[in-house]
This record gives sequence, structure tokens and C-alpha cells, in this order.
Amino acid sequence: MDSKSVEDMIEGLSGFHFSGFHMDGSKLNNIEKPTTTLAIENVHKQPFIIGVAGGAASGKTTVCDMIIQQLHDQRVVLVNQDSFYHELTEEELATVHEYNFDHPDSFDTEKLLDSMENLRHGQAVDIPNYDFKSYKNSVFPARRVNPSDVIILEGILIFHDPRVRELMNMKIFVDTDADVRLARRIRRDTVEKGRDIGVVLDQYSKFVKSAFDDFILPTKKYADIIIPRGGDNHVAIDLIVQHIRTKLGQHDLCKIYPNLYVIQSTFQIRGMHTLIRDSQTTKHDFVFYADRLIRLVVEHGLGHLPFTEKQGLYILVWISVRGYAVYQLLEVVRVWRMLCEHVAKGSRLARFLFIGKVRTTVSSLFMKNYHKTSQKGMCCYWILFSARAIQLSKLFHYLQERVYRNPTSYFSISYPHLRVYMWCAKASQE
Ligand SMILES: Nc1ncnc2c1ncn2[C@@H]1O[C@H](COP(=O)(O)OP(=O)(O)O)[C@@H](O)[C@H]1O
Ligand SMILES: Nc1ccn([C@@H]2O[C@H](COP(=O)(O)O)[C@@H](O)[C@H]2O)c(=O)n1
Repeated sequence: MDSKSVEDMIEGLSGFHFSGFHMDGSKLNNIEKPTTTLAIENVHKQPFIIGVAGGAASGKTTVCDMIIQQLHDQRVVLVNQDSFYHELTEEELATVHEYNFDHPDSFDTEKLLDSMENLRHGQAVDIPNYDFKSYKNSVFPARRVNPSDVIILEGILIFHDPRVRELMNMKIFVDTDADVRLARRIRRDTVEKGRDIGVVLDQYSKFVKSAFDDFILPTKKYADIIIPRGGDNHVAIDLIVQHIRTKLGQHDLCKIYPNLYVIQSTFQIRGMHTLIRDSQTTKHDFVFYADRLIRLVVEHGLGHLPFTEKQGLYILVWISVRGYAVYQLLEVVRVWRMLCEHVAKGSRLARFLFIGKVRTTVSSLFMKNYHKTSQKGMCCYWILFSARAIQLSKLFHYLQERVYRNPTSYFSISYPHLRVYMWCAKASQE
């Protein structure tokens, strides 16, 4: 086995190589302009928003803390729905034991939406610090929350308003037995909030129990994940964190390109990824598993092709070279090529682009060569790269703007772990 890393090899290359068929450069001017005009520099990273709902004292905060702890290498912020309780009027304060803190109207949802909108657009917000003792949100200074990679929205009724739900990329419901919730609530409200046990029980029977049945439990159906036993459920939390990590890896591109298809990561796919990246894997096994993975991608992609006889298709295959030995990479390229030739049914194929540092070479690369791209038949680009996600998103955008002139018809799919992206696009129509 050749032990030299492909990355080393590519880093050593000056520029790129390509082979394949060429397009008449004079046709370039006829190509239509993209309808999407995000400037590369303005590609804004959208946060991944997670909603965590469940009854009072079900363990929502505990679950959020555990997720945040495990995502220590990401910028994560927690926003509590409690922070958006309405200020009580003097009248309401005078009869506070008659006030229903578990009703959806007790929250200032407009303010919460405003804050989320700002955070989503990269602006810091000041979130009030609610004081459970004085029932006011102006006693303590507000907390400055900066835009982050992940925002966790937590609260009993956080799934109640559809506008808030729509913000969420992932919804979790913490499902804990009513008796456990009540026991925890009694301890918390008497010890931490200094309340009388009689008052706590009265509030529970007057408002909390019925509000759970009427408003909170009905939102459970919106959850993507239901966690029984809250913070005791380490398996569920591990799986959630793993999923968030996977999503974060793809997140930039998915958010920027709504027609980006990501193949769902299954145990089988992850297993195959692990095997083909293991230096101990034999050549025979490598070929076998690489072939299976690539077939999956190609077959998945074919299901999305907007292909008609008169249109050309481009398939762009990104192969992250990190960690591959040369023979492995050549094998991947061989299998991809074979499969694409097979599916393209005789179309002319193959353009190989080797990019060492995407950021520095991409513009000159495409400026120099996109005019050579065919407008008919199928063209297959192979880009072997070592780039971070943000660079990738810029490159995708660049391609959309400068190479694929019809953004409504392109699509791409990716493997979460291997970072193989396939991008197909209608060629410009003539
Ligand atoms: N798994 C658990 N075991 C024991 N106590 C817990 C557990 N999860 C939470 N608690 C306690 O229950 C109370 C409520 O938990 P918390 O996570 O704040 O719930 P929520 O945010 O849903 O109100 C807290 O005092 C917390 O320490
Ligand atoms: N002044 C207040 C405000 C709210 N509550 C109760 O808090 C519960 C929600 O908070 P969790 O952290 O448990 O989700 C809710 O059941 C309200 O009744 C309160 O007691 N006093």
C-alpha cells in the first residue's frame, strides 16, 4: 500500500489538472444569469436551532445543560422561555396566586420572536433575566446573548406558537412522569424559590396540572425526539448530540441551498465510512465498501435528476482527500467514474480537477476553465479537496453564480462523514 497521503501529494501540486471535453467559449455570453444573487462574502451562517419542551420540572434545563456540555467545541447558547414572561401589572401582582403562569398568554411571544430574528441574522440580543421571586424581569441586568452556531430554546410552551416552532431545526420533548415532576417542583419551589409548600400545591392543582394537559402535552406531537426520563436518559442525549454534530457539518450548505439533499446517516453508512477510512482495511474490502457507498450516492442522486434528453447534466463529486492513501483515492475515482459512465449512458465524461487549497485556487480555476465546459451531455468534475465547510459553501456559491447558470435546477447530495458531495445541474438551454 502506498503510504503517502493524497493530501500531501495534492498539496505538492502546483495548480490543477484536468482532462475531458471542451465547450466552445463563444457560447458563454448566452448563458442566463442566476436568479439567486447572494454575494459570496455575504453568505451568512445560520444557527442550528433546537427547541426543548416538556412539563415544568421535567428536566428540560438539565437535558439542555448536558447537550451544551457535550457540544463544548461549538458556540451554543441557551434561551429560556421564562425570560419572556410578561411583567405583571400592580393589580396582577396584588393577586399573584390567581395568576396562571402556565398559560400561553403569560409569555411575550412577540418579543421572543424578535430576539430570535436578531440572533438568526447575526445580531447580539439582550435577554431579560426573569426573577421568580419578584415576578419581574427588570430586577437583574439583562443577559447579552451573541449569535452562535447552535441556539437552544427551552420552555414549557416553546412548541405552542407555530411561528416559534418553524424556527426550529430540531424539536425535543422531555417526557417525565407527572408524579416525578410534582416531587421535583415541590423541592425546587420551596428550596430555591422560598415558597410555601401549600402555595406550591395550590398552584399545581389550580393551574399547572390542567395547563400541562391542555397546552403542553398537545405539543408533544410536534417533537422530532421524545426523551423519556430526561437527564437520566444518557443514550438519548448521546444520540441527539451525535445528530446535532452531523447536522452542523452540513448545516451551512443546507441552509444556503434549500435544494441540497443530504443522505440520511444510518449505522450501515457510518460503518462503511469507518471501514474505508481505516488504514487496516484490506484493499479488497476497501474496493467493496467504496463501491457500495458510491452506488448509494449515485442512485440517490439519480432520483433527483431533472434530466431530459435535451438537457445536460453536471455531476460534481467532491472527495475529501484527508486520510486517504493514493491507491484508495484512485480506487474511489475509478469506481465513481465507472458508475457515472454507466448512468450517463454513453455521454462523454470526465474532468478531473485537483485542488490543494480551495480558497486560493478556486477563482482562478473556474475563471480559466469554465468556458471549456460542455453545454451538452454530461460532464463529471472530480474535485479532490481539503477544505473547511465554510470554504465549501463559498465554493458552492461560486459555482452556482459562475458555472451553473440555472440555480433552480441544480441539486446536490452529500455524505455526512465522508464529505462526498454530488452536484447536478441542468446545462444552460440553447
Ligand atoms: N434526572 C434527575 N434526577 C434528579 N433530579 C433531577 C433530574 N433532572 C432534573 N432534576 C431536578 O429537578 C428540578 C427541575 O429540573 P430542571 O432540569 O430545571 O427542569 P425544567 O427545566 O424542566 O423545569 C431541578 O431541581 C433539578 O435539579
Ligand atoms: N413567576 C413564576 C413564573 C413561572 N412559574 C412556574 O414555572 C414553571 C415553568 O418553569 P420551568 O423552569 O419549570 O419550565 C411553570 O410551571 C410556572 O408555573 C412560577 O411558578 N412563577
